[in-house]
Amino acid sequence: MLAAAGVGEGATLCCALSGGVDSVLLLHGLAALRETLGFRLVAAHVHHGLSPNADDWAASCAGQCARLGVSLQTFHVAVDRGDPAGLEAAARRVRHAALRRVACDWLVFGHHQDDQAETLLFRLARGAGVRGAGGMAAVEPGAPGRLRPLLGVRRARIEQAARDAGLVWVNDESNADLRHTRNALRHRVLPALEAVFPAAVPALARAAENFREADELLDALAAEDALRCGGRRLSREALCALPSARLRNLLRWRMRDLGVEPVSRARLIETERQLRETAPGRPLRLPLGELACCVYRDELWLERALPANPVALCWRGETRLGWGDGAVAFEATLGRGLSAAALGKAGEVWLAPRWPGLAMRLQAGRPRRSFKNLCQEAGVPPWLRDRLPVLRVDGEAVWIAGIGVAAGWQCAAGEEGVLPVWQHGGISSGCR
Ligand SMILES: Nc1ncnc2c1ncn2[C@@H]1O[C@H](COP(=O)(O)OP(=O)(O)OP(=O)(O)O)[C@@H](O)[C@H]1O
Repeated sequence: MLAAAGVGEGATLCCALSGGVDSVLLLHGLAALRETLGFRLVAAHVHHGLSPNADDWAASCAGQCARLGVSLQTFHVAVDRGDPAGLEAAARRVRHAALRRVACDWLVFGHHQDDQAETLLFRLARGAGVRGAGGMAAVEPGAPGRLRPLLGVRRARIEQAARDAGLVWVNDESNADLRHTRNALRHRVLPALEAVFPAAVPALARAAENFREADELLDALAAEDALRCGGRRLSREALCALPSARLRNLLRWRMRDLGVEPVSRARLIETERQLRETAPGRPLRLPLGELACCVYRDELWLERALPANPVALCWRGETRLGWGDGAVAFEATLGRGLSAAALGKAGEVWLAPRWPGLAMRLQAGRPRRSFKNLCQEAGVPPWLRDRLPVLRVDGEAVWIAGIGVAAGWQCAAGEEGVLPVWQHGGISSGCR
């Protein structure tokens, strides 16, 4: 399995070592394979400080590693006992954050088939979608990647193998605490299920694999649908021509692509309703958790939710001023941007959001255009207009991000200039 995952000569594997039977057997198995497969083996233990026995577990891990000649890194972490997600989830979060800090190519975990069955039941009971029902993967590429070589093995077989090999391990007394949801599933629900379906655990693990395969197909379908609808910016019309399930699948896929967990089914259904029912041509900005679903002139895209509107700042020649979730940089140029000489003669210079009556002439001899007209011409969607930085010199607009420099302020060829550049992370309006 390790070779099939691409674990090659010279790779560094880190065994995530809790000190329990699964990861102790895993450690010994990996230690036995390291020479044949040519990888380097290290181990990491996370000391949560939650159990009175936590020091003993850390000491046991240190002893095992010393005997096998494996270097062990121990992380002392603080778990917030009042975490709203619960103690188990809080411990898991800090544990994974600590393990991600290990310098290695692969983190190797001792999860087994019974863990997989519990994970599947746990997620289904909480209304998982196809992705969640896929449970844990044996191989998760990444930096570092994750491996679970024991995922196909029953817990009882692992315990038997560890006893046969004369290994020693620690027992986490919290595993017996039925107040923890996962333990209640392990000790109450699964045994009840196995009394009716003796092969429930391997069957649930197979179901997870089936879901995982279905999830891959859904991803492939979403990628095809994205192309069909125009690529990065989707055509709202083409998107709305898709059947509901495919439209929502595509939006979920896009959310994950932006590193955000998809919103609830109810939220997606509501987004879809508004997309379908709003008159074509009307700009839309629909909340989607940490993101917003934006539609402007039939183009649809997802972007980070906007922070509070920026406020006016006095500019005294700084090379950079913070602006909303980004900044405006003032670059020294030759022949581009605003005339440095004209700016030098100015009284008060402000970086400001739009103000009532704001208008600007872009070309000499042409009429002044209202801010709204300028934005429409430049394709700036309405919700971005309050955020566009405007350089205001003695009450007059001389530069608007994404629109340009006012006539009379433009730098002549070869003349020293100042070019303001709006650097803005999540906003993808194409405004500079
Ligand atoms: N304190 C720890 N330090 C290092 N590794 C750990 C620790 N606890 C658990 N692990 C690793 O995680 C595997 C699974 O452990 P366990 O079943 O207790 O965690 P889980 O909460 O179900 O899983 P996960 O943390 O992946 O959600 C272990 O076999 C081990 O490899």
